[in-house]
Amino acid sequence: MIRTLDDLDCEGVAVGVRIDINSPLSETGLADDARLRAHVETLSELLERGARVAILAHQGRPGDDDFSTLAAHADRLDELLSFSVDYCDATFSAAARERVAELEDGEAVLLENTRFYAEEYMEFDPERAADTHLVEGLVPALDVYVNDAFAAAHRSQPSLVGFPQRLPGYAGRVMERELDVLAAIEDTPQPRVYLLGGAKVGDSIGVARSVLERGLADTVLTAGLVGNVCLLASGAELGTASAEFVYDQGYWDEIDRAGELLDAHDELRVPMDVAIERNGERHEIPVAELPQETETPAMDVGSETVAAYSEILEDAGTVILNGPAGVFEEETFAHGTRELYSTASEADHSIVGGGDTAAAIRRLGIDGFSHVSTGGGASLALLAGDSLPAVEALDE
Ligand SMILES: Nc1ncnc2c1ncn2[C@@H]1O[C@H](COP(=O)(O)OP(=O)(O)OP(=O)(O)O)[C@@H](O)[C@H]1O
Ligand SMILES: O=C(O)[C@H](O)COP(=O)(O)O
Repeated sequence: MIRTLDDLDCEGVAVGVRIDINSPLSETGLADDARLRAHVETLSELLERGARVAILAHQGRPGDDDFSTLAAHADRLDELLSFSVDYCDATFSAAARERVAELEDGEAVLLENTRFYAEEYMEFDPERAADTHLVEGLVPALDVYVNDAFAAAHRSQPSLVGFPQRLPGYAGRVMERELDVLAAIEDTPQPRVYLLGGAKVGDSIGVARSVLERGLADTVLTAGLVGNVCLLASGAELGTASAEFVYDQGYWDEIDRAGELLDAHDELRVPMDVAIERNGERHEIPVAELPQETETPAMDVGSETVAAYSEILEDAGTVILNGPAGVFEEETFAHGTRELYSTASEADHSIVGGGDTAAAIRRLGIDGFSHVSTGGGASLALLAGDSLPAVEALDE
């Protein structure tokens, strides 16, 4: 059983809250604050109820351009919440413990990027994670631990799985809601249609396999790069540029995996036409008519595919979307994503997973979905039937 904030007596309690505010950055700071907004509910509730809140989070991966301090995140949280959120440039040192000890009831501090500390970027089993410097260092300053970082719950890192070994653990409101929706897919109305696009081919083929083998999906529609790989697996000649792109990304193993799935499951569909760039313009071609030599890869699904997929989406009881249908960042190739997502948003029950997917619907101004997940890898793992280490660690 996983305890939630309903089970927590907050008044005067020092709460360590793990959130996921890993966000795209711009030169001036945060390029998107959607993930910060998602945690406002949990943080506000804790503060309103008189907790003293130490917030833990990561940003980027060591060596990447977006591996940065959390100073800008603290400023933005301070603006978003009607409570003060301070920033502390330490994570688990004496300075961090002192800053947490100074908190008054109803005050919060965002501690520094947990991944500035090497052990946090490693995966441990929970018992071992509980012995890491981060957890050892902070536990004396905290009374309880709340995990609201659903989007990072597929990682078995110390700040996600170690604390609940040493402190009473609770799920925050984001975590609770995500699990309520995504772990209960099998109870949603049928026909259940999955639209899998985007560029995470291995993960998406894994989801397709899992939902088809478990009988969860009535239809799996493929689009984006995932669709291109499935087309190649079906024996289609996609043209040299698309094939090279797929091979350059290292997805050749996925072609075999997709081929096995296509052989075994008629419910798995591939695009009938695609859009490529020709003389700077969008050009749609039926897959069967694609020339062998192409200069640009397939960047979107074509109108024939949109029409056929839309009919299936219109009849769906539940639609689960992960990954855009094309390179939606370029207006010329946003057509498939815009059309298919708009149709999907009208289903009785519609669930969107994936960071880029959520960005796509915001950018294209499509709303009306039943649930937009904060998670990318975490929602894919859950949809594929895998358990999430950080969730297991909260389970008593
Ligand atoms: N045909 C295509 N060829 C190349 N890239 C494509 C194609 N279709 C979509 N994409 C790219 O896929 C990317 C998004 O895919 P991804 O699988 O990462 O989505 P996501 O799961 O929502 O993201 P996140 O990793 O943030 O959770 C976009 O940047 C888009 O341009
Ligand atoms: O953005 C995400 O998917 C999560 O914050 C996890 O980040 P990671 O993939 O760098 O572990």
